[in-house]
Amino acid sequence: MNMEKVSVSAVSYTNTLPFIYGLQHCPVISQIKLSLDVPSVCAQKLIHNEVDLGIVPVAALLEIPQAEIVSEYCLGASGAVNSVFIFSEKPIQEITSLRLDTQSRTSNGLAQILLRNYWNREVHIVLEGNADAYVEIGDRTFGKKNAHSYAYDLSWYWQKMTGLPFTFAAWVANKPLSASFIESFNQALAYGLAHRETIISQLPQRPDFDYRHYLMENIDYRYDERKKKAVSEFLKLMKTLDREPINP
Ligand SMILES: C=C(O[C@@H]1C=C(C(=O)O)C=C[C@H]1O)C(=O)O
Repeated sequence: MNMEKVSVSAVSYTNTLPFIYGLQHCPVISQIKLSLDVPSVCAQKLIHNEVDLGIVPVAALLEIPQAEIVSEYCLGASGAVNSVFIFSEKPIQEITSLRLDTQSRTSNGLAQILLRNYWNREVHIVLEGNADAYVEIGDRTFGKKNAHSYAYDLSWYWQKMTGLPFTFAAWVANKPLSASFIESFNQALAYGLAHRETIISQLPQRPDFDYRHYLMENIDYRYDERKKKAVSEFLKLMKTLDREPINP
């Protein structure tokens, strides 16, 4: 049978390796066409219908027509995530400007939400150039925590503010997909998560970053009721920001 493949955009960071491993080692691989993209591009591809399914920054959910979360797995954190920061040489109470990360959607929004609602600060937001502090996500942050005077782990502060875990990205389809495909897809994701130790053993050793702790503890992959609540609280707060965080 010659069936159209489902095109899938997945995040190109280490945190998504377990999902990619699962997809590549399970039968569903024959039904998909996989591309790896930075999160802001995953969002653009889903919004513009260039793919059918993707792990998408939750901040982009409102812009995707017919968005449907199709998995019980996500990229989340219960407390510190250790790869989403505001880095600064000044304490957050003294910054007057913040540069966003063009690879991010969710964390750019989260940073602005925390500044306003947790730190009670109104700061100038820039997309490029100099600023007192900057948002950075993904592998580029690994080992940088001690290179700056201040490093604010954003999901840790979100938990302090709301008591909730956080969901950075979820598996979203922009059109109805068959129930049997969704089942096979989720089985593959579960397979990958169950093989995290294999993935970790293939990663390089580095003195300044603990991959095991990151993939086993920091990233919390379950998309459960509390993470769903986090998404609805987050989207509510996103709507109160007076500007779109970023649209690359
Ligand atoms: C925890 C992370 O979550 C990411 C952050 C995202 C965002 O800010 O839009 C989107 C997807 C995730 O890859 C990370 O990549 O460090």
